[in-house]
Amino acid sequence: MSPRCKKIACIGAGYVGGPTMAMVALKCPDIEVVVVDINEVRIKAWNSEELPIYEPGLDDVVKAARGRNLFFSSDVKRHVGEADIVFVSVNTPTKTRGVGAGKAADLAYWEGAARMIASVSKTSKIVVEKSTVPVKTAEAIEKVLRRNCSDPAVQFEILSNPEFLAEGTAIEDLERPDRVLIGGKETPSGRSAVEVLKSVYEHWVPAERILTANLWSAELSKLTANAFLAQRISSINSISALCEATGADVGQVAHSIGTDSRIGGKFLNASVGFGGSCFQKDILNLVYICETLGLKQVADYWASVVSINDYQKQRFVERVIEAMFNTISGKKITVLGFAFKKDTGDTRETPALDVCQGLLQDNARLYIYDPKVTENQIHADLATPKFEWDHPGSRTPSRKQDSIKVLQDPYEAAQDSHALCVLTEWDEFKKYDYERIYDSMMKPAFVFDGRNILDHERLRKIGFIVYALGKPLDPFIQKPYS
Ligand SMILES: NC(=O)c1ccc[n+]([C@@H]2O[C@H](COP(=O)([O-])OP(=O)(O)OC[C@H]3O[C@@H](n4cnc5c(N)ncnc54)[C@H](O)[C@@H]3O)[C@@H](O)[C@H]2O)c1
Ligand SMILES: O=c1ccn([C@@H]2O[C@H](COP(=O)(O)OP(=O)(O)O[C@H]3O[C@H](CO)[C@@H](O)[C@H](O)[C@H]3O)[C@@H](O)[C@H]2O)c(=O)[nH]1
Repeated sequence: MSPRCKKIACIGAGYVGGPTMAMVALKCPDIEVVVVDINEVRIKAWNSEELPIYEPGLDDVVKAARGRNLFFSSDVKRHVGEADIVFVSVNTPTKTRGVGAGKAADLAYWEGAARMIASVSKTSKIVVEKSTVPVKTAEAIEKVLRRNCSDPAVQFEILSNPEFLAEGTAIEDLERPDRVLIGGKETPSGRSAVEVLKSVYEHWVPAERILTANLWSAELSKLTANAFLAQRISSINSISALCEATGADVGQVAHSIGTDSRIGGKFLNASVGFGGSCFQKDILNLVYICETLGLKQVADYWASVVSINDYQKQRFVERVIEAMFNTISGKKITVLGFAFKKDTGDTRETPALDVCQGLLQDNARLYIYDPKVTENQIHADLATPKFEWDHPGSRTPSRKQDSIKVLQDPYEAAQDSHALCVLTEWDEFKKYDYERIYDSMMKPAFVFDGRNILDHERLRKIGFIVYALGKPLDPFIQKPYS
């Protein structure tokens, strides 16, 4: 094993592999970093002016290091064969069929990568789990690596180094992480591998922020971190329903509890539901692991976080229908925001998808505007069956439906519409000319703020009927008995 790392290969040039390795390359000019992927289109985009993902600050980091010590390549075998450290950052989606379908993680991409690493390795390597994986994956991967490498002199040391970046703030998170976690075996070679990886991060991360743990703790910490974060959102979202039923204001409740330093104020924004490629997938995976270990109560506890999230999206759709006199059939509804959160063009598991499907079921006509999501992406998402979205190659081709229009201009999207539904918290939505929008809409004109980002009092003064999640209900939409 090389005591110092000279070359890193990262398998998977996605939302994690691309930005993470760009930051490593920027901060470690003495290390050659090559990101490889089987998806040639993606690699081509990483080598172009138009990167395959939108992330604030990413362009600058890539431009500073690309061609110097950062490379993107589809010559997977060559670069993996030459590397001292191989990061594996492939997708670990939810299984769509067979045992554990709808819950368990599908490790086929991971295992494929491991077999390939074994087959091309002529020198010993540190193999790093960057993907989020079920606890104990390292054990299985080690067996695959050992049994598929023909050279007995080649040694593999497996480390778990889960990634905690959030989309939209990836560059900030990578540059100044709360912590970097490295899990390794408690053996001399395991400890020395941990030191090698630590030396990479020490180029820019303060030593006290680099935590080490055993392999299983590191793997489980990633699933637990996501479960805790998502649990906070489901907790405040459950309270938002109670607020609407009682006249309390969820913003005030969140602020009041968040000032308790034991609770803290982050991740308490009530919303139409959490989305993104990680939270639901990782909790379902946690639930599956608990079920297979016979921990039914633990599984049920975490499953409820996902149930509340589904309930919140459904509740929002029902509010829209109820408020609009119990029928949205044929009505034009403007959807502001389709990405799963602001500052990203990513739509994986976006709550907008379930809300739009719910509105379409009731025969609404949707006019969708998002500053970063393309028309093709929106049409493809609305045509893709649940859980298929994260399997490379299985994406349903974009198929336009007559009831869905995607607009490039929010004012055009709102023209002659009965209602606006805010589904992503993009900052630009706060700055629109709502007088102009109101004048162009059908009356009564409704706003359903699924992110609580607009100035509701101002909107009411303009004449809108406003529904805001977890806020006292507008008398116009209050049910007679509530
Ligand atoms: N997206 C996030 O914000 C985030 C954050 C932390 C952790 N994670 C985890 O990181 C992992 C990757 O997530 P992502 O969002 O980057 O996924 P992604 O789909 O954007 O990227 C994965 C890439 O791996 C490639 N790939 C799959 N099998 C391959 C193989 N055998 N050889 C070469 N390339 C291969 C795919 O073509 C794809 O481009 C997942 O386990 C995810 O849970 C994601
Ligand atoms: O108070 C809040 C905070 C977030 N959200 C929503 O929750 C989802 C997830 O947001 P966020 O966690 O900021 O983005 P992700 O990119 O999904 O990042 C999460 O998932 C990643 C993948 O595992 C982890 O690495 C990150 O640490 C973890 O925050 C989004 O739909 C947000 O709109 C809320 O509804 N209310």
